[in-house]
Amino acid sequence: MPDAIDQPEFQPRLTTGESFSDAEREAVYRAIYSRRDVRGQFRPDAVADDVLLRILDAAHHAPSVGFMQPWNFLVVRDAEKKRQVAGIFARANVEAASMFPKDRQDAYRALKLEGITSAPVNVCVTCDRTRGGPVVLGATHMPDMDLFSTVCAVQNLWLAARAEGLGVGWVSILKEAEVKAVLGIPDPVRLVAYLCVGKVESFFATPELEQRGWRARTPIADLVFEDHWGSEAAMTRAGTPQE
Ligand SMILES: Cc1cc2c(cc1C)N(C[C@H](O)[C@H](O)[C@H](O)COP(=O)(O)O)c1[nH]c(=O)[nH]c(=O)c1N2
Repeated sequence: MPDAIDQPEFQPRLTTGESFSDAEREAVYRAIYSRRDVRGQFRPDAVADDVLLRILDAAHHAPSVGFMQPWNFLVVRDAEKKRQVAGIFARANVEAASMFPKDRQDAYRALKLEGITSAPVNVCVTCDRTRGGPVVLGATHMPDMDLFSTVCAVQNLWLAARAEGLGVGWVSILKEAEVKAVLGIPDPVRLVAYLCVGKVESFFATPELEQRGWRARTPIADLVFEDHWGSEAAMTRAGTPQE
C-alpha cells in the first residue's frame, strides 16, 4: 500500500506561473476599485441566464475551508417573493433607524439601502454548515470558517458582476429567520448574503455612503501594522492608488 501522505503515484496537474499581462493585471484592479454596492440604480431589463451563470460559477470558484464549498445560490425572480423580502427589510429598517443616536437617525432614514424589487434578480447566498461532515479540514479550531468561505464566494460574484457591467447590492437589514421562511431555506443552512443584481447605467465612483456623508474611507496607513498591533508600517507612507 502506498503511503497516503507521500502518495508516490501522485502526478499533479500544473499550470505555469506566467505573469498576467499589464492589461490583465489592470483589469483585475479595475474590477476591485470600481466595484460598488448598488441600491437604487437598477434597470429593469432581465439578466441573461448565461451571464448569471458566469457570475455564479465565479462565486463557486472561491476558496473554501477544506474545499467544503458550503454555498448554495438561490436565484429569486418571483415578484411576490421579492415583495415579501422587501417587507422584511422595511420592518427591520424601521427598527434599525431607532438604534442609531438621535442625531443620526434622520440621515439614516434618508439613505436608500436596498434594491430588492427594482433589481430584476435577487440571489440569496447560503452556507450549509453540515456539508463537510462533522470534522472539516481547517475548521477544527475556528468553526466559523465555513461562513467566511461563503463570504469569499460573495466577493467573487460581486467582482465578476462588475466586470460584466452588472450592479450588486448586499442587503443585510433583514431578519434571517423570516427570509429563510419565505424562501424555504432549511436549518442548519445559514443565510449569508441577500443580493440584488441587475444592469445599471452607471456606478458611483466612490462608495455611496461616503458621497452622502455617512462615513469616509479610512487611510490605509491607519490599518496596516508591522510586527506589533498599533505600530506604524513604513511601506504605507508611499501612498496607494486612488479610486
Ligand atoms: C456584509 C455586508 C452587508 C451589507 C453591505 C456590505 C457588506 C460587505 N452593504 C454595502 C456597504 O454599505 C458598502 O459595501 C460600503 O458602503 C462600501 O461601498 P462600496 O461597496 O465600495 O460601494 C450594504 N448596503 C446597503 O445599502 N444595505 C445593506 O444592508 C448592506 N449590507
